[in-house]
Amino acid sequence: MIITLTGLPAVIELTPRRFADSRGHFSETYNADTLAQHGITTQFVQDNQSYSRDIGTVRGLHFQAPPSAQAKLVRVLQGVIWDVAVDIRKGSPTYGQWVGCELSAEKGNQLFIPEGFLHGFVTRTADCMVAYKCSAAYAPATEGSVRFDDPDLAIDWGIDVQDAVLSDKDAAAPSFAGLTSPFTYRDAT
Ligand SMILES: Cc1cn([C@H]2C[C@H](O)[C@@H](COP(=O)(O)OP(=O)(O)O[C@H]3O[C@@H](C)C(=O)[C@@H](O)[C@H]3O)O2)c(=O)[nH]c1=O
Repeated sequence: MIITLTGLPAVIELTPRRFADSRGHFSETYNADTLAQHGITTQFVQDNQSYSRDIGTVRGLHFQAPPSAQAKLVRVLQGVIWDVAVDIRKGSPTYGQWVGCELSAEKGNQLFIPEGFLHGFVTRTADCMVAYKCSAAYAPATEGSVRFDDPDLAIDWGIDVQDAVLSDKDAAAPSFAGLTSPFTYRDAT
């Protein structure tokens, strides 16, 4: 397992070891003990998978509020994405800052995103399959979102944002300035 720190200390890139042989390769995509050795003791309770047909599809930026706040462990089964996390923990020294990480099926790398962060991604290839573990179950009443191309966040999505393929919900997401974050820095880490 290779651990790579990102620009936000709590967001971690993990690349599981791959064992290659004449058939292909093998890797452990999740091992609780291995993650715990690297300080990630999150218990995951739900696995999600999404398929996005078009390149330039954006899903996000999303969160669930406590008591259904979710940490996520994201990876790509097919294709390439730019995965983004935004710190929304009130009082955090990095509040409002974002980090992006390219995740691909080829590399098999993963991004760990703790509670207290917005999460979203854009597909960099067509026919993208993304899988992620969540530490709390889906609870639609607690869902919140922020507009992915909010000017205050100034996230570099690597696309012309006018051309992004969005759900109706994400197209109508509110601004970052209007967000009353349900997270505080001490709660999340
Ligand atoms: C997220 C989710 C959605 N759904 C349903 C609701 C809806 O009818 C359909 C599609 O939901 P959404 O449009 O919210 O899917 P999507 O836009 O892919 O939402 C996801 O985006 C990424 C970035 C995340 O981080 C996830 O936590 C989640 O918010 O699936 C579930 O049944 N369970 C779930 O856990």
